[in-house]
Amino acid sequence: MSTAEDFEAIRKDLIDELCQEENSNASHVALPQKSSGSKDRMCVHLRVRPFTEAEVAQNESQDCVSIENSTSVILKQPQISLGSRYSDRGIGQIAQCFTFTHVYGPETKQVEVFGAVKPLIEDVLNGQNCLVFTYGVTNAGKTYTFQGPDNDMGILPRSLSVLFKSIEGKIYRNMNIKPQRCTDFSRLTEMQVKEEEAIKKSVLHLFKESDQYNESCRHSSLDASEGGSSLKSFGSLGDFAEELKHAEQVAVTGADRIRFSVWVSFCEIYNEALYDLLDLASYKCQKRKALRFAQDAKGNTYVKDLRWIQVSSAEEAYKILKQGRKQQSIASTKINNLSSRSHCTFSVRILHVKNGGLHVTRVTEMSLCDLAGSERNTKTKNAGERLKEAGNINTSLLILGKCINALRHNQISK
Ligand SMILES: Nc1ncnc2c1ncn2[C@@H]1O[C@H](COP(=O)(O)OP(=O)(O)OP(=O)(O)O)[C@@H](O)[C@H]1O
Repeated sequence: MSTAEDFEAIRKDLIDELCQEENSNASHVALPQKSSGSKDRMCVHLRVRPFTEAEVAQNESQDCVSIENSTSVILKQPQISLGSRYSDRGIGQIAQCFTFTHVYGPETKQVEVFGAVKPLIEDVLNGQNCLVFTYGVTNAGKTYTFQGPDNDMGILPRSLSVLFKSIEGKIYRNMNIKPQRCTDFSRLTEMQVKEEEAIKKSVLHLFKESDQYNESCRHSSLDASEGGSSLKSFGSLGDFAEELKHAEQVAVTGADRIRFSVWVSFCEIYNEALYDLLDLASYKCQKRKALRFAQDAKGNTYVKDLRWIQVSSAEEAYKILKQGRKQQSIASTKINNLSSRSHCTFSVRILHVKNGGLHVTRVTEMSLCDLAGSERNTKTKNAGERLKEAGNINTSLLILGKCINALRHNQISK
């Protein structure tokens, strides 16, 4: 895919297909409508974050957002806006009401927001695909909700802990079956299994190294410096171990006969290009290789050559997540203040295995995407430039592709 026309053609295909998916089922005429079951196929949750200390100090509150009830908010213009000044002169104030699946106020705890995601883990373990993505302007609180601070984790680490808690004792550890393309899998030779093991070991080893480095930084009181504080966020497993202790389980049907082979991938979209955050070559500071989209025989979109790593525990998945995030942050720092333009997707793909690995009954996927908000220099860019720079063309492709895959097997949540 190299030209804007290519992007347009594929985007159109995906939109057409998405519409067909919707129309092919009489009970799903439009996205927000109810599915044949009792659940919405697409849910949109709004979280209004509390003011930060700095915002409180600047007297930020202007009552622009008022939460009406658990499903709707009313938005008014900020007092300093042009529209608001007109309304002072009696021209009329614009206030708009928006309705959501659920609205979470500033006092909402991370665990409550996670409550909206937890049913999707049950779905993915019971044979459905799902996609969760955070969306909003820069500084809205997406990353906080998605990842969260170490001592108050967001939906992604919590999802990992509940998922693994639910399949405890039912994990298929052998790496001889690996997900391929979108919904396929391949059987690996002994040599290939060894390669997979080596890759996994290297990524986990890197985590160990950075963790040890982080500990030494902690002790040398580097935390106050920028480098120290950013390293600190890749800290030890301590908080996650605590999280795991309290993780709940979700119900998995037929789990006595099924084993779960779990694989993860982590990629980033920056400036229209897709990068593998688990690509070891990038860790060695080589120029990052951009990945491409591809389609399988059934027209499902997937990221070609994206690395999938088998994980046997929530701890391993979490370490890989942390290591990938480190890679993401280094890339962003290099290009200075553009961090908010990078979108990341952490995916968990699950092979449902029976008869000691002889049969794979299903391949399901849960994808969690943290989309970047509009960038800081919006005033100086026109909309076209911003879209291109934000990588939104690629993002829409990725999200649309994942939406279609999720819709085929049911669930999306936003
Ligand atoms: N629920 C919350 N409780 C307390 N602080 C929060 C909450 N949500 C966000 N914050 C704080 O608000 C600020 C912005 O949050 P965050 O970095 O998650 O925004 P973002 O939407 O990911 O921004 P960007 O698109 O620029 O990456 C941070 O200082 C974060 O700690």
